[in-house]
Amino acid sequence: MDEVFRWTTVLTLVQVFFGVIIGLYFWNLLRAQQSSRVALRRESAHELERIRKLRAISLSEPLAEKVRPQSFAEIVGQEEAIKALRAALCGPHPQHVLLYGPPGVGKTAAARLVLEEAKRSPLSPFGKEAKFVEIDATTARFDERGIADPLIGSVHDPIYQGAGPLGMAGVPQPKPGAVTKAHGGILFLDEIGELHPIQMNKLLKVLEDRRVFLESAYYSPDDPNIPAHIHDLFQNGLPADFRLVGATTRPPEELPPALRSRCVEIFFRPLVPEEIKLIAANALKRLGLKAEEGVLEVVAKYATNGREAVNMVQLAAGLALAEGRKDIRVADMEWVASLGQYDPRPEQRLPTQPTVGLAVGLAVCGPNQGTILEIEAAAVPRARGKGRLVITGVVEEEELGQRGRRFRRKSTARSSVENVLTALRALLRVEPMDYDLHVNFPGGVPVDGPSAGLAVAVAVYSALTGLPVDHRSAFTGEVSIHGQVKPVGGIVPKVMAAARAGARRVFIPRENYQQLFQELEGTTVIPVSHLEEVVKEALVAGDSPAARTLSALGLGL
Ligand SMILES: Nc1ncnc2c1ncn2[C@@H]1O[C@H](COP(=O)(O)OP(=O)(O)OP(=O)(O)O)[C@@H](O)[C@H]1O
Repeated sequence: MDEVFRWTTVLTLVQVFFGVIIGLYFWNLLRAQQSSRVALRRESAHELERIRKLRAISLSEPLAEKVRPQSFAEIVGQEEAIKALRAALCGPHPQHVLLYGPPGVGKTAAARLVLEEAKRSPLSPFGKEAKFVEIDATTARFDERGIADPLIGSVHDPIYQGAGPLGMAGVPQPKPGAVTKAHGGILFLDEIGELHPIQMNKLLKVLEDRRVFLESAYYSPDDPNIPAHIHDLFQNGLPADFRLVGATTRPPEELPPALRSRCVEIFFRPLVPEEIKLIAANALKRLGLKAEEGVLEVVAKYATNGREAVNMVQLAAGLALAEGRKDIRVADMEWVASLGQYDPRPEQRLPTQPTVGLAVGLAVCGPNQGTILEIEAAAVPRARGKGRLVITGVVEEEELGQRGRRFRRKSTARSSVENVLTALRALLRVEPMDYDLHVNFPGGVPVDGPSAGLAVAVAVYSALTGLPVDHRSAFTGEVSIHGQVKPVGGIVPKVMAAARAGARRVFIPRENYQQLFQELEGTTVIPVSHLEEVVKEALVAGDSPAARTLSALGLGL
């Protein structure tokens, strides 16, 4: 009995002993957890206080925000592009859009306003909650393993740090990218031309599917540990039904055809000095500042786009305010121009008087950007058939970019001049090879040979006849060897460049004529089909022997 009692006591003591040990262990564990929780809470409270203090500090609204256009009406000079943007996005069936144009002319400003405009339309499918998600293609980096992709989305696999309770349970977690965040709204992808080709392909797939399918080696459709919503996301994809608005400063041919064919293409044009002045004047008004006479002219002389105009105004405003003034002086703006090392905008000027062998051609020098281009010709009589043809100033080879592919294009200017000579030979009944002919393209602009044909023809014709070319006329068109005037590309920016430079008449191929040219003030656009129609009009009449010969040929001026 005693024996049994003794054993029972020993066992009880052992149990109590282990009970105390285990109890102490758990108590310590709890205490450790408790104290780490208290430490975390203390740390978090400290951090929250720091964040609150940071939030309490706020500077005044940046000037750039203050002057940013708040409505379409405040975007200067882009009425046509905005009309197209509205048509593409504010109707019952919004489309994907690509915005082309030089930097700082209002592409981003217009894109930011278009969703609000669309929401006001009763026909629009964009709901009240539709989001405008903005991302820059140059920063939308992704890594090849797909761990992080801010544009398309990625899967957070359980092996990665910070995978949380789901990660600890071995569950892969799909993380939405910008395409999903923009679901039901607009995804604005700035600098879309810089997007990596792999991401571009993924984006095209999303546009097609209107959802994103993500993959993970850790996902199994049969895994019972994976929660239902994650099965759903892997099997049905993350929603990504949005409208894309991509903006780029690249020309259309540098964007993938597969993207272009899915989008409406809209062109923003470069701003003219009068528009730059208006943007600067509006910015000054918003800032509540006055400007001395001549200030806006300085801005228009140096700023080539809206952003530069606004930046110049901001700095001049800062200078004036720092000196306690509410007015901006010409000297302030000139100081800003010299500090920012702005170059004066090259002036597009027509020749000042009719000149023999000098014609004004037109070229495209950027997306939706036209320029005038002087073409010179000189002719010196030579022994019969002994003349030589010299062509100078032509950029012989041009490198064209094509996303990863670059190729060189031989200038076609030389063959264009030769075509023109053949056409003139038939028309003039003179032999150009009886003259030493020199055709020069000053300025080193890459000349798209065929479209310069009409201006070359006029310059050479003038040089051969000695009759000056009307200096207020500009010419564009390809000339066939039979003297027909064929259509060319970029007609609208070319005509606009001529009008801006002050041309009174612009001769263009008949097939290129558009109704909108009738609205130009002070410039008449004349559609022509044959070289004969042009030479009759383009040369200034005179009583020279050449003029008399032309009269005899029935080409009298
Ligand atoms: N046409 C314009 N009318 C009024 N303000 C303009 C215009 N263009 C530019 N601005 C001013 O310049 C700022 C920058 O323009 P925005 O960002 O729209 O240019 P962007 O064409 O998108 O250029 P980027 O390709 O460099 O982004 C605007 O916030 C606005 O203050």
